[in-house]
Amino acid sequence: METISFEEAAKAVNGQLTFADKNARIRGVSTDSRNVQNGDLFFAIPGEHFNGHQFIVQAIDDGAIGVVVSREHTLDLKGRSSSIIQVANTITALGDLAKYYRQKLGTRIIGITGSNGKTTTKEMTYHLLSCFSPTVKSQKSFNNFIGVPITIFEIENKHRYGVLEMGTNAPGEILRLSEISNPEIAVIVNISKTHLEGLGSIEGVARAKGEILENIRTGGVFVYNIDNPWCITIADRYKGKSVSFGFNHHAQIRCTDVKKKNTGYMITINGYLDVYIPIPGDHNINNCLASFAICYALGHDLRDLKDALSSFKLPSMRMEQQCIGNITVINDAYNANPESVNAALQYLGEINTRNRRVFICGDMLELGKESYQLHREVGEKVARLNIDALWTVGEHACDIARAAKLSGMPESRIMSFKEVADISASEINTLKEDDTVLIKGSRGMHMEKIIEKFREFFLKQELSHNCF
Ligand SMILES: CC(=O)N[C@H]1[C@@H](OP(=O)(O)OP(=O)(O)OC[C@H]2O[C@@H](n3ccc(=O)[nH]c3=O)[C@H](O)[C@@H]2O)O[C@H](CO)[C@@H](O)[C@@H]1O[C@H](C)C(=O)N[C@@H](C)C(=O)N[C@H](CCC(=O)N[C@@H](CCC[C@@H](N)C(=O)O)C(=O)O)C(=O)O
Ligand SMILES: Nc1ncnc2c1ncn2[C@@H]1O[C@H](COP(=O)(O)OP(=O)(O)OP(=O)(O)O)[C@@H](O)[C@H]1O
Ligand SMILES: C[C@@H](N)C(=O)N[C@H](C)C(=O)O
Repeated sequence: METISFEEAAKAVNGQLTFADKNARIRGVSTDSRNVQNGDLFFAIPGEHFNGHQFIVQAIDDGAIGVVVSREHTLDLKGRSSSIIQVANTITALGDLAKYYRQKLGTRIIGITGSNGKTTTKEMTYHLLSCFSPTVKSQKSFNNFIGVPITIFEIENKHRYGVLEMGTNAPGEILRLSEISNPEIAVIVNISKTHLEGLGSIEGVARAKGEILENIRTGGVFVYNIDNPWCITIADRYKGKSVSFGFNHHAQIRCTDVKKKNTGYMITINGYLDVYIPIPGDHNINNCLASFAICYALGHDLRDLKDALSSFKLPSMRMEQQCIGNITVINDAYNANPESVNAALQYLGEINTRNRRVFICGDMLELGKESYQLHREVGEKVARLNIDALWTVGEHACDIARAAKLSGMPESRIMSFKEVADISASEINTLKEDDTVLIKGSRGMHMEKIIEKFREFFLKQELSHNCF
């Protein structure tokens, strides 16, 4: 972070400032006392498990030189000295300071939203842009009112690019995130039925994603998926410059050929550029096109990027393939919604495997009124594809099992569990040598815990074999 003064910060967040040291400058921002650095301004944030106000003293002891606190909080610094900025709402203040700080930077900001593939596209874009210039990216999937500001504070003037992920599960969130980050390139990777509980309907998802254009920089570029009808509707209304990507003939960044390779794909872009993507899943071609479209929108010659993705690795829990005992496990358990489950199922249905294809699926959360129907559709798809066994986990996923059975999948191939803990060794023992098992489910389902169970099971098996 470039240093800023306390006066600047207090003004930016509309806060009331009490000085400890008039000469001190803020050298970083933290919301977590567990990783405060010397010179940080600590924002006390209320959360799901704790309230950051409980950790103010710890933050000061660990190097924070100032704190941003809620006016409602009665402050007791237990004898410590610190500059204090009192505000109405600390999360709003965090965003306001990031907005102010962003405007001081010369960095070109890319804001990426969409229903699926934001993190992957962000990672790919970072991979490409860092070939040219110093670039900052959001950590993990830091994409909300806390994650986006934290990323912005990591940017310094030496960084030419900042690649920010923006997520939402309620109307108005992307609007605020785009206000804070004021992107020069605004990207919608795709629009599908996700977070319907807060966004209401697919129209609501489209409206929410479209909010990213409300605060695009003057002269900025909208990068969108031309294969997605909702993105086209948004692009049609947008009056500024745009760059489209996809398989559609009209795409400016168009995939003109795909060759499947053992470990990924060789794709051709615009008929002349052969790009190797060393990762599984057809959907990742889309994410790759999005990242190339971003580089094109920024004015780069795509020929310079030809080999850049050949060393790309997916973030964890996205199509993460591993051998455990005598089976292959694909961990795609970071999250789940109808579109990403479809993409994963498609992959499982087509994969080369020496034995069975097993799909283990947990609940798809936050789907609101459409949840029942959307889970049923997954079950129907499982029955249609070459899936040999289906395990479901959770009350909603049970509807996947029922629909698969009703659509003709033999009952003997289906098992349903209330929760991951209910999966025992006897069920794992039904897996056969060389089975390929794909694991998917919403974050709240923690489906990755099944992999631990697999590991324990095969380790025990190995130990017992060694005893004889
Ligand atoms: C608030 C926060 O940052 N929490 C992180 C923290 O959680 P923890 O369990 O410790 O407790 P609290 O959240 O209750 O803590 C409150 C504050 O107290 C601080 N604190 C706590 C303990 C302590 O000893 N000292 C402290 O100072 C604490 O730091 C808080 O400020 O730690 C967890 C483990 O590291 C984090 O997981 C947790 O992070 C939360 C989830 C978070 O929002 N983090 C952002 C940086 C972020 O961007 N996370 C993304 C995922 C975001 C997401 O889910 N996005 C949705 C769409 C957006 C929906 C939006 N409406 C929303 O609700 O977020 C999507 O679909 O993509 C990520 O982690 O990848
Ligand atoms: N373009 C895509 N279309 C459909 N599914 C996708 C696409 N890209 C990624 N996925 C699937 O979605 C899951 C999450 O991927 P990724 O983290 O890139 O998406 P995201 O939109 O960032 O998710 P989140 O909002 O939860 O951070 C992965 O399991 C992946 O297989
Ligand atoms: C984890 C969060 N980014 C997300 O995608 N949530 C949905 C509901 C999920 O986990 O499927």
